[in-house]
Amino acid sequence: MSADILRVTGLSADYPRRKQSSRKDGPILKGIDFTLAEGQKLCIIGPNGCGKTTLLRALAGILPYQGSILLRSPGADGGWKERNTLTSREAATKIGLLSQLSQNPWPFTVRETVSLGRYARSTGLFPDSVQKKADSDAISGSMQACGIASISETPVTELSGGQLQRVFLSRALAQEPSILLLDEPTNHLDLRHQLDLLSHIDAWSAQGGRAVIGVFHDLNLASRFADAVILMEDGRAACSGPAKDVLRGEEINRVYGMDVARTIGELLQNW
Ligand SMILES: Nc1ncnc2c1ncn2[C@@H]1O[C@H](COP(=O)(O)OP(=O)(O)OP(=O)(O)O)[C@@H](O)[C@H]1O
Repeated sequence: MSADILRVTGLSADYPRRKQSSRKDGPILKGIDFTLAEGQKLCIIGPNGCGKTTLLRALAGILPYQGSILLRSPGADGGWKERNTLTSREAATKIGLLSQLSQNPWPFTVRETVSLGRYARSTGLFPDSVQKKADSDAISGSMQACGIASISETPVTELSGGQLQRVFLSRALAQEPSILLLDEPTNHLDLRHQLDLLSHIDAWSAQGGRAVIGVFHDLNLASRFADAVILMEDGRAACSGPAKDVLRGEEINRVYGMDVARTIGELLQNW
């Protein structure tokens, strides 16, 4: 059994500017508990608006939270640190986030954009000028792994959605976090690149001291990606456990309001 690297207890979170009238049913996240072990790939699934992205944002430190997010931190404070006590640099060495694709207004090249992932580990404002070997190795390695080495000098404003998604994944990997948060990482990717990305994440997470949490809408990809699943409903975990148990269980049919396995089977039969 692998050691835990993340322990989440009673996690609740909300958007500070959410209208008071929308808050009558409580915060968006309503007391989530889970642990993440080294090497684990945990998938978050659930219908639109159930709070998947909000959960990733709370873990990434973009949202204030109640409850506890403990990150393994060997040698310090008994080996665990509360997420909101870390400096942003410390946090960035522990957690990397690939968010849903957003426009990047800055016409940096692909390599410069990936280099930004090294910010927390460097001493300069923009690491290109002060890159050490560890930085350039991490940048080149992650660009290679994401299949973007050949476009390293292209401005990111000239890329397709799928290319840009791979650049942002490469930036998150160059950061070398112990926990990688992926928000619908296969969006914009063609089938070949979807499978390449999942294989790459498999290899990345198997390298000791690392784990991944991914949000997926495509339940086929979720089952390819995950060894554990949390099924969310209205800000809570409706159920969680080994991927096969949750994806093939009864609760998923209730939450999605359909026979999920039969629907996927019927869709595949159309091939
Ligand atoms: N910036 C925001 N301010 C206020 N409310 C928000 C904000 N972002 C999301 N919400 C609300 O939080 C709830 C959960 O949204 P979230 O994006 O976490 O859901 P999700 O499960 O990721 O949805 P989807 O599957 O559609 O991506 C929704 O009711 C949404 O309206």
